[in-house]
Amino acid sequence: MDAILCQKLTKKFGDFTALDGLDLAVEKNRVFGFLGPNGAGKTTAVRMLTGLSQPTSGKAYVSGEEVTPRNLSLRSKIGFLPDVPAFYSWMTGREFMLFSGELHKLSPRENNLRADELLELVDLSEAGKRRVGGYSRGMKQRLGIAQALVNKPEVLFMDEPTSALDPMGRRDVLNLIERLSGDTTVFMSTHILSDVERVCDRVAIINEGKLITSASVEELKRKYSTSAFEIQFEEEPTPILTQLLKMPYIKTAEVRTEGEVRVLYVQASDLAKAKTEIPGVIAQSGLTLTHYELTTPSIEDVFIQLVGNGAKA
Ligand SMILES: Nc1ncnc2c1ncn2[C@@H]1O[C@H](COP(=O)(O)OP(=O)(O)OP(=O)(O)O)[C@@H](O)[C@H]1O
Repeated sequence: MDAILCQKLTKKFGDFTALDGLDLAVEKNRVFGFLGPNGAGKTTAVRMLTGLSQPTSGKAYVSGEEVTPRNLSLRSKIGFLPDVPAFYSWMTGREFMLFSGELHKLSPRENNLRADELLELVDLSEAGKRRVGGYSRGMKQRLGIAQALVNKPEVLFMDEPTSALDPMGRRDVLNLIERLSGDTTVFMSTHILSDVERVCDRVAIINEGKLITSASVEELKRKYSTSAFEIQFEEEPTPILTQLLKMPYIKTAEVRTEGEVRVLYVQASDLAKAKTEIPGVIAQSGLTLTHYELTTPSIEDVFIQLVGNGAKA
């Protein structure tokens, strides 16, 4: 059974379709990235999947439960970290955990154990004694994750879990998400491509409310992105362009200015041929080579190709 299943899930606001017939299946215990630029419909989808908003049409199932705002057994199976989690700043982190456990009707003994266990998991055991009002954004986000895990959810939804964090805060949250994978299904919406590359097994890309593709990160990279050569010379690289563009397997060759440096970017459809033949062309050109690198494709290449440069968040 899939952890999450969406069938033609649609949300309209008046005449505007924010999510348009989303079909999606998410396997159990994976970290699934829901990727799209600003306004793509990510929050709209997450709100419906967590029962916070009603679909205009279509259906969704999470852990086998049909998603409806009134389905209480759905509530017991999911955890949710909203994009801007709200806390009572006068409570200590531990008090906030206990309060969340009470809402889920944990017994006092169970609640205390769970609070300590989760505060340790998110590295807030010591800070848990202090008031949330004094926490950094990263600490609040980790507390938000601990809170979302209080009921041992089968599926944890996170809406943009790292977008407001500094690099250290992001690293800590991503490490935490990695630790959860295997035991919990994690569905995270994000527009940060490197986060997807770092922690997600599979990814769905949406744009303007429509699903563009859903596949494993590796599959997407294989299918949509090509490796590129980055080449630099002591001299102006333009003379070599014509030579390169004559080769049938060269897809693009262009010179970009990066600060003081002129870099030649070459994309090839036949990587093996390009690897053996480009060095020959360089040697014949008489230019002085200073840098030659084969860059590996990234999810960013895929995203830009599928969603377009303009939509890059
Ligand atoms: N309550 C609402 N009424 C009208 N339009 C809405 C409402 N909520 C969202 N929208 C619109 O639906 C579209 C999708 O919004 P949504 O918040 O789901 O995008 P998102 O992918 O989460 O973007 P972001 O990364 O900016 O949060 C946007 O154009 C937004 O303006």
